[in-house]
Amino acid sequence: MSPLASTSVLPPATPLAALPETPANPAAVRPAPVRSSAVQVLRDVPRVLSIAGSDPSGGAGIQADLKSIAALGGYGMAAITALTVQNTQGVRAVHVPPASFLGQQLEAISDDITIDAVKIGMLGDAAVIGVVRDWLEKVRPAVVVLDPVMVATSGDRLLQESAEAALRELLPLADLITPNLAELAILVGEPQARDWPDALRQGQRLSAATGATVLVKGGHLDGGACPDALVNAAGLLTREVVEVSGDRIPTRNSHGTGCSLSSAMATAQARLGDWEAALRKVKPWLVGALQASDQLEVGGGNGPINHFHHLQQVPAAGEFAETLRRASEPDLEAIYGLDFIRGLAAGTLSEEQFAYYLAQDAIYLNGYSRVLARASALAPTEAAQTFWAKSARQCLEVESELHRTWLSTRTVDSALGPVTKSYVDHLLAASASGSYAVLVAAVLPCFWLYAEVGQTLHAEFLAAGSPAAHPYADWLRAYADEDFAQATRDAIALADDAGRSASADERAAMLVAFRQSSRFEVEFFDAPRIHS
Ligand SMILES: Nc1ncnc2c1ncn2[C@@H]1O[C@H](COP(=O)(O)OP(=O)(O)O)[C@@H](O)[C@H]1O
Ligand SMILES: Cc1ncc(COP(=O)(O)O)c(N)n1
Repeated sequence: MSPLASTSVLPPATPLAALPETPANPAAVRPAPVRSSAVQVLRDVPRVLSIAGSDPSGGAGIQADLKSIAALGGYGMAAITALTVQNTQGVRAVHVPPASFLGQQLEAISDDITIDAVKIGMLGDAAVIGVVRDWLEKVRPAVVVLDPVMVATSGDRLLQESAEAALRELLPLADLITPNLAELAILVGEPQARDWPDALRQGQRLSAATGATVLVKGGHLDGGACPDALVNAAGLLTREVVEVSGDRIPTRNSHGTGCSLSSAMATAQARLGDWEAALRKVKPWLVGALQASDQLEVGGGNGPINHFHHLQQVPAAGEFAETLRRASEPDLEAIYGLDFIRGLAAGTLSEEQFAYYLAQDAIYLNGYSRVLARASALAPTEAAQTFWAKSARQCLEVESELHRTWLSTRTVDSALGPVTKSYVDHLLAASASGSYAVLVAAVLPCFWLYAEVGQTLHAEFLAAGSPAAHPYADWLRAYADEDFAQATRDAIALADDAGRSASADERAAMLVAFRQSSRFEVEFFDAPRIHS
């Protein structure tokens, strides 16, 4: 914690009577009003108050603010201005409780708690704005961020039109104003900016008229870029326009981005004491939250962003393995439905198909053994290293056993089949990725699905009274082997460990590699039908 030697205590702000209602009355001609803030003391965990509306679906409003404040390291508080009935698809109703009750909430908080920053969002009507204004003039937290919420992403109004003038009068009490392009246009009384330079010009007008810094947001621009810029006409920043560029994330999940940005900025400013530093901290966080928003799967409209994407969510022991098991369920089902497997179980499979399968299995095992040896080389512990090395060796032993017994007595085409090649190539790619975790996920289905199928078929064989004449009885017994079942349990546990120590991105890559191998298991069992 260190004090910030910047702002002094100034007399209360002169209200800006009215920003232009029409372009004929340009905002820029008005002098910036005198503004004041409490002396700012930087805090590691700033106490940040959100004065905003409630979004019960959790993506915008108070709910987004509290998440954003916590995500940026602040202590969040909330005084609710309005209740909305909304979800990711739109706003169904708005209820604004008596403004005096909001006044009591604000007073109760500021009577007791030092507020390091305040973020103001949805205000609803002019009476609420009046209460917030009176309170701000009395209490003046050191950082005041005003998000002039007027219309939701869905197009629904969140501020009565008659309250726009009152909102304009509140603007000079803010240190930072964060309008989107539509709100910016309304506030300067112009049509919506057509391009970014036009938006920045409007931001400069609003800053000159209010004395506040304006955060011009590129969220509603066309094209692949999504810049944001801080604009201050009074020389408060290093340059009049400080732009932070960014790419547009291709997602529909933009519900509450404005709320999240403004409350995150309030928090970061209370910690850092510098708007540019705050935006440079907040913007990458917001981009990450947009990128990770698909993980949440909330609602069928414009979903929320993932505020806590940066926190490492370590799965509990066994949890990641369970995720993998569920991911392979459809493939396991598909395997049981294959003609090859049905024929193998019943003993009706043609000798030709079985021979093809064995020959491809021998080729596969040779490649698989090399990949397991690579897993051993990358393994993080000696136990894991030993396990994979032992498995690599066993594969070679099984391969030579296949040649010595099953294949030596048959005439088989031993050319590399297309599915075998694709499967081994996929494993080699996983081993070339350099990630032990991804490699272990890629090799796991060959243990796991094989063991499951082997055990099920063996159980069916036993249930049928172990018919002596079954042509594939030896094969069925081999894959129900207890050593193989134990090795499979060990491999699952090692993949689970690797998943728990991996980053979220690496875990996602593990799942992709595992799913791909799992699909190849299906294709491998189906290949004899197509290619023999
Ligand atoms: N698709 C996107 N990709 C990257 N950033 C985005 C995207 N959509 C919005 N943002 C960012 O979210 C923040 C809110 O912007 P905007 O959508 O313009 O405001 P509002 O939510 O108030 O309409 C800005 O920082 C903007 O750059
Ligand atoms: C209670 C409340 N406050 C604000 C918004 C604006 O959200 P957005 O940032 O998506 O425009 C909202 N939809 N609901």
